[in-house]
Amino acid sequence: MSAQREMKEKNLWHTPVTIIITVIGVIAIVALVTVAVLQNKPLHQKYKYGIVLDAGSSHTALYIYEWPAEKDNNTGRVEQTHSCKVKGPGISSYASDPVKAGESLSECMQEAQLKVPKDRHQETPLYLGATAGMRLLNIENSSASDRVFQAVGEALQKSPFSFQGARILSGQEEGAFGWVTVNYLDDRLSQGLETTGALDLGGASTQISFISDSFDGSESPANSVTFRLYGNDYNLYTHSFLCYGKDQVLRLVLAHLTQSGLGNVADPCFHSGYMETKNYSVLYDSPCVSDRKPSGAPATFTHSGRGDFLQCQEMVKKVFNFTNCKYSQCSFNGVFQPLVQGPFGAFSAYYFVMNFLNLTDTSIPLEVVKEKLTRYCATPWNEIQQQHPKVKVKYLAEYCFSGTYILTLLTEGYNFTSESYSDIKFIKKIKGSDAGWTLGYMLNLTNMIPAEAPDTPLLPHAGYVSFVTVIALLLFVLFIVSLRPLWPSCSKQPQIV
Ligand SMILES: O=P(O)(O)OP(=O)(O)OP(=O)(O)OC[C@H]1O[C@@H](n2cnc3c(O)ncnc32)[C@H](O)[C@@H]1O
Ligand SMILES: [Ca+2]
Repeated sequence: MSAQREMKEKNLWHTPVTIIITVIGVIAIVALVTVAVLQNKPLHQKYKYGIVLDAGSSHTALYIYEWPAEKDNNTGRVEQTHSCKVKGPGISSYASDPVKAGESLSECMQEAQLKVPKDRHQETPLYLGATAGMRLLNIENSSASDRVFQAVGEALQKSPFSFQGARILSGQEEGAFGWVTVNYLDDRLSQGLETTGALDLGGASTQISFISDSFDGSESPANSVTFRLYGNDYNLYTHSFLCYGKDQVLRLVLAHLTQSGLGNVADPCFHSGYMETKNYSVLYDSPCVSDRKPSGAPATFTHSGRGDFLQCQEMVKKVFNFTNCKYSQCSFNGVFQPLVQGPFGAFSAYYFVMNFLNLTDTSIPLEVVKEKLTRYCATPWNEIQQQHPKVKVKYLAEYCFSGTYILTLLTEGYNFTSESYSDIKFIKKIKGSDAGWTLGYMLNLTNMIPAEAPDTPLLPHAGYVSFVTVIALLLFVLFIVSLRPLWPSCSKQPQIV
C-alpha cells in the first residue's frame, strides 16, 4: 500500500509542471482555433444597396439592387430586390412642365426609402440614366432636355440616398450594359463561358449586342466596345437604332400610310373593325418623322384597321433602308453588322409582345410563328377586345403591329434565319432580376466587376477551420508524445515488494 501511495506521489502527471504545460497547451489550442474561426468567418451578413432609375421613352422604372457587403469587388451576386414603375409617361414627355418630371418620381422614391434599411440610405448610390426619349428631346430641343434634367436632379438630390447624377446614356452604352447584365446574371462573365447576345426593344430605340468571332472592331470602330472582365477580354459588337423602338416605328409606318390618302388611313397592321380619329400634329411630333409631315394636311385623320399580316410586313419593311452598305455586310440603314452568332436573350418589348401573343417558344418553326400571327392579325377588333377585357386598349390594338415589327426586324433587319431564330430566347427576368441595361450600368459605376479574376482562397471557410483544428490537435498530441519520458509508465517503476 505504501508503495502504491509512493507511486501515486511520484506520478509525474500530477506534478505542477505537467499540469501547467497541459493547461497552457489546451488554452493555446482553444485560442488558435477561436482566432482562426473569428478571423475568417464571413462578417455578419450585412448588405449594400444601389438604386438605378431607368428613364425610358415610355416610362421610368426604379430598380433596387442588393449585395453582401463583404463581396464588394468580387464575384458576389448582385440581385434586384425591388422594382417600382413610375406612374405616368417618360420624363421626356414633361418638356413643357419639367417640375412635374421630378415630382412624378416621388412615389417610387418613397417606396425605395422603405425598402432600403435606414442606416444604409446615406451610402446607397442613386443613378438616373435616360435613354432614347431624352435623346430625341435633346435633338429636338436641347434646352428643354436640360431643364428636365435640372428638375429631375433637384428632386433626386432631396432624397436621403447618395445621388450620383442624371444623364443620357449613349446608344452604345445602352446596348453594352444590357449585354453585361444578361451575361452577369447568367454567371457567364465570372466563369468565362460563351456569352449570350442581347436584344433590347424599347419604345424609341432598339439595341443589338453580341460577340462575333469575325468582329475585331476594325471594320466599324463605332460598333465596338471592349471590356476586360474577370481576366477575359471581350470585343463586343453593339448598335442602337434611334427611332426603331416600337412606338417610333409605328409613327414611321403611319407616316408612310398617311402620305397617300390624306384624312383616311386603312392600316393592315391593325385589326379590322378598329377605328380611331387621330391628330396629325401628334403623329408628327417626333424628330423621327417630323420631316415627313405632308403639307396641307387636315388636323385629324381616321385610323382604321384591315388586319393583314403580309401587307403589314410590307409596310414595315419600308422603314428599313437596305441599300448603300459601304461595309462587307450590313443590317439596315447602312449600319455594319457581322452575321448573328450564338444564343441571344431578347427582352423588354420583345418579351411583352411575344409573351402576349404566346409566341415565346422559339422552337416553333418561324413559318408556323408567321401563320399564327397572320391568324391573330386577321381576328376582328371586337373579338380581340372580348378575349382580353383586362389588357390596356392601347397595347391591345398594337400587338399585331408590334409582333409583325419584331419578326421583320429580326429576320429582315438583323438577318436571323429560320435556323438561327431558335437561338433567341424571349426573356423578362434572369434569376429574379430584370433583363435591361440598369444592372450593367450600376456594376460598371460601382466597379463591381473586376478586370482580373479575383484570387480564390485555397480552401472554403469550413475546410479552413477544420484544417486548422486538425493540425492544432495533431501538434498537441505530438507535444504530449514528446513528453513521453516524463510519463509514469516510462519513468523508473517503483518496486513493489
Ligand atoms: O428604351 P426606350 O426606347 O427609351 O423606351 P422604354 O424603356 O420606355 O421602353 P420599354 O422597354 O419600357 O417598353 C417598350 C415598349 O413596350 C411598351 N410596353 C410596355 N409594357 C407593355 C405590355 O405589357 N404590352 C405591350 N407593350 C408594352 C411600351 O409602351 C413601349 O412602347
Ligand atoms: Ca428601355
